[in-house]
Amino acid sequence: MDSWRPVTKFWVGSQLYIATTRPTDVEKILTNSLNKSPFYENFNDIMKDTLLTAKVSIWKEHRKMINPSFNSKILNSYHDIFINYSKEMVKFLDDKEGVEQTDFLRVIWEKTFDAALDDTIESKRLLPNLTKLNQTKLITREEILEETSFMMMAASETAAITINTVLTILGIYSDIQERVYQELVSVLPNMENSPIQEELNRLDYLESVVKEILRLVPTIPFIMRYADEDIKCDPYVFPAGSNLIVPLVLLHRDPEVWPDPEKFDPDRFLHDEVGKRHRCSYIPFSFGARNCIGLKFGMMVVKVTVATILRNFEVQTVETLYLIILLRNKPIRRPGTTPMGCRELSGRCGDGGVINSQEPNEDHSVNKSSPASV
Ligand code: HEM
Repeated sequence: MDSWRPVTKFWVGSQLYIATTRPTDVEKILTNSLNKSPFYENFNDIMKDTLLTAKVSIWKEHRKMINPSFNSKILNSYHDIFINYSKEMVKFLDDKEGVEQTDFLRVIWEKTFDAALDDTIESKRLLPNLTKLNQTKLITREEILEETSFMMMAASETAAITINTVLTILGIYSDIQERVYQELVSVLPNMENSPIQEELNRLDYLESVVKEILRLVPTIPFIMRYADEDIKCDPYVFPAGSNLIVPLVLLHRDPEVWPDPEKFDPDRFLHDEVGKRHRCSYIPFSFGARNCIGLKFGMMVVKVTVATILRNFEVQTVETLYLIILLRNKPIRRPGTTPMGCRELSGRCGDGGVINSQEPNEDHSVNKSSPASV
């Protein structure tokens, strides 16, 4: 962080790239530039013309038709699906004999993918809206298939990675996990239950924990746009034709906005401080018309799953926050890098042979001198 430079430019061949972490620039970019950078063409083989990558003209039509699939009523019906899958996950962990290391990411990803797949197959939500679009000839059958597969991937992969990161970090900071647990016990006295919507809304501390983790380790580390026209960001002009990068990992750790930025401190999201920050200083789901369509859905899935698991188990890990930050900052995560273990909570006061965890630093800052020992 010593060499903090809010605006940086570089060239790759004839392409100009500009990265900025000034919230005012970020707001201008994400409000004015809806076109994605040619960088996204790298994904064309798997998701050409899906919401994430499509050119503005196609994106507008698709987004208009898909938006209603994410209204509150439909969101509530997704809720039930994820309660069931969270319970299955608890059962899966329950059936394991004793305590052992588990590749949480794989398990969670499989469950969230199953949930997304079931939903898509039985869908009374996404497909009908796309089919309507097909009747008006605004979308082909192939595009429907592509959009649906992408949505399943976007929903399951981002949620799984986020849930895994939340559980891993709480596995390091047992005192914060305990605070989450105490909140869960008060909101959900019966451990058999998963939170319904009204209870989810009362899990304020859990929400702050998830938000703080998405600040420190954003699941999508950067966003890119293409400048169709000059964008004035005083004292600079980002010229038409340039590729604009918003590096969320750096934006979320700007020391001017986030004192002691590498410290894990969920209380940052509890206080009035939130209202004092620029609205683009924290954007794990992006911002503007082309933000994440699954924002509410994603938060719901993460909260339901983490709440259900932590109401039943205590999680521990041998990872360190430093290593997590280091690995997640890379756009592609190394698979199987999160050794986790859990212990059923009926024996919460026993020492139960869990895998060793690092002692958390008292101040919850990144301890660079203690690498993970697996
Ligand atoms: C915690 C989980 C999630 C995070 C952190 C997240 C984050 C993001 C971000 C940062 C973007 C903007 C990407 C860009 O502009 O390059 C995005 C876009 C998108 N996300 Fe998510 N997402 C999450 C969950 C979901 C879920 C659950 C769904 C679907 C149900 C979803 C569907 C999409 C779609 C379709 C786009 C493209 C939107 C557009 O361009 O109109 N995401 N997401």
